[in-house]
Amino acid sequence: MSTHHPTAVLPAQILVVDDEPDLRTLYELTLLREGYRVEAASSVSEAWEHLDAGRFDAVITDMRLPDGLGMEIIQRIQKDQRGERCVVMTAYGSAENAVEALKAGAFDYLTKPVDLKQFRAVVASAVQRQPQEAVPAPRAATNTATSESRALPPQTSLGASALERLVGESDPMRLIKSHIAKVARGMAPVLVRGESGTGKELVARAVHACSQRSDGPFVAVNCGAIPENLLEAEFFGARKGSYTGSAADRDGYFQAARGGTLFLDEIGDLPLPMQSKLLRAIQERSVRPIGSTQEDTVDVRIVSATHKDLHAEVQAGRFRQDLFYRLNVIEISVPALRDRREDLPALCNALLARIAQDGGIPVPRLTSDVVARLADHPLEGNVRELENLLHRAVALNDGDELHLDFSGPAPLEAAVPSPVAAVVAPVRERPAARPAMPSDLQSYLDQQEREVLVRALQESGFNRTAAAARLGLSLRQIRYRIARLGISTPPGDDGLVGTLDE
Ligand SMILES: Nc1ncnc2c1ncn2[C@@H]1O[C@H](COP(=O)(O)OP(=O)(O)OP(=O)(O)O)[C@@H](O)[C@H]1O
Repeated sequence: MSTHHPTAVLPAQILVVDDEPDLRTLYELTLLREGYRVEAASSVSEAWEHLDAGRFDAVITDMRLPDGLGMEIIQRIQKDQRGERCVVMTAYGSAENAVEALKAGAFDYLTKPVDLKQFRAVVASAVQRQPQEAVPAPRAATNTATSESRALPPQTSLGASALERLVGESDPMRLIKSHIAKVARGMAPVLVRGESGTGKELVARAVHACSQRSDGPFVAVNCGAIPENLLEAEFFGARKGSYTGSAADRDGYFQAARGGTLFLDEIGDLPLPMQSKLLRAIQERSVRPIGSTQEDTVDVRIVSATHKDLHAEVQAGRFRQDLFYRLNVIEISVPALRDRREDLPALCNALLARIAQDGGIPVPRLTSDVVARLADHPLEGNVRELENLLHRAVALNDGDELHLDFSGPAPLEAAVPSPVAAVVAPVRERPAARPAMPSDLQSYLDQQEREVLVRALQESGFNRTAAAARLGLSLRQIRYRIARLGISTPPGDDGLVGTLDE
């Protein structure tokens, strides 16, 4: 099989650095068989001779070498702003080394003894070049990137528009955008931290869109919305008949995100037993669907998010330290809206434009008085609260002016019912029309839920925020349900979470 890069005339060029002759030969032969051009070195100094003489697409290096550490090669490649992507091979069980290498700028790592299937997959991913369609980098990225800018990947239009969707030109937002453009390059896990409603998911989407995986799926999972007994099947998939009601083989999120990004939202809500299983999946890069005897290799980049203080969760014994360490290789902290008030006018304009577009109405005029009143409001729910306030203001709009209504949360935000309550409520309201006893409770409940969701979506013009508010669900919960039930929404809606997106 030949794995030439589709846009390159020549196959990718790879430098292998390992002091063990047998292993070096094994790697060389494996790569040659894949169609790459390969050079090999047995030490740090020999590697530099090759690197001084030419450019490579990727460098695959062992960590321990006779005259130094593979890490030195990575660091120097970073320092010299060379384009080679580095993959480091670390001894089994030395998680620190892998994490350190990723932090130092390695593209990815492999654990020894190296599984050749994984080896081929990681190398294929490392030599894959950015989509060629380059457009000028967004202002924020160019303004703040200064010395980094040469090392930044060209922004694709997907990446640029994902960064643009992240409205805000305050210093912290600019920093975040330049950070996203930089970290998007590798495979290092990213943890996005920030209060609820600050835009963590938008950040995760931007990391995906700016990465060379942007052609692959973005699968978003709300770890807090999935019933505990379904977590394993949802994450890793299940074989037909492996548990009650599983009538066919089902892929899990890991399989669905193959070649793309798996976004684990509210990671702090994952129960401890599932944390162990997730850690294993990340370490082994493979998952075993329930009822299967076979492991599925996974090729996903993990971005997670939390509004919780995970350090404190670790201290309290509610979050595994080793998993935290694995997920938190790169941290992006999204500031609360109160710490970037200067973004308010731009955010209001962008949100009003979105609300108007969703509702098919002209964009209401934003007065400085409205912005000033919003700026005086605590906005503890951050951009999401701002969005809700503007939704209500648009609904109360009398044509000339936007009327702000700070009188309280949207009626249903206060009460978040259990998943079942939302489904059975309509049935309870009509006791006279008792339906026949269902022969398959799960499909019956799914059908009920689907009808309620579709109705709420239709009645809110397919605005999921509004539909969620009507049903007492969070946006996350409604997205999860929409994706789970495979409800399609019209183009223009910003996509289904749980399946692939954008
Ligand atoms: N910088 C921003 N520019 C434009 N819209 C934003 C921005 N930040 C957040 N939003 C909007 O605010 C809402 C909440 O954002 P998002 O879901 O990304 O927040 P979150 O931090 O992931 O929230 P949670 O912690 O509750 O999951 C979304 O509708 C999103 O589009």
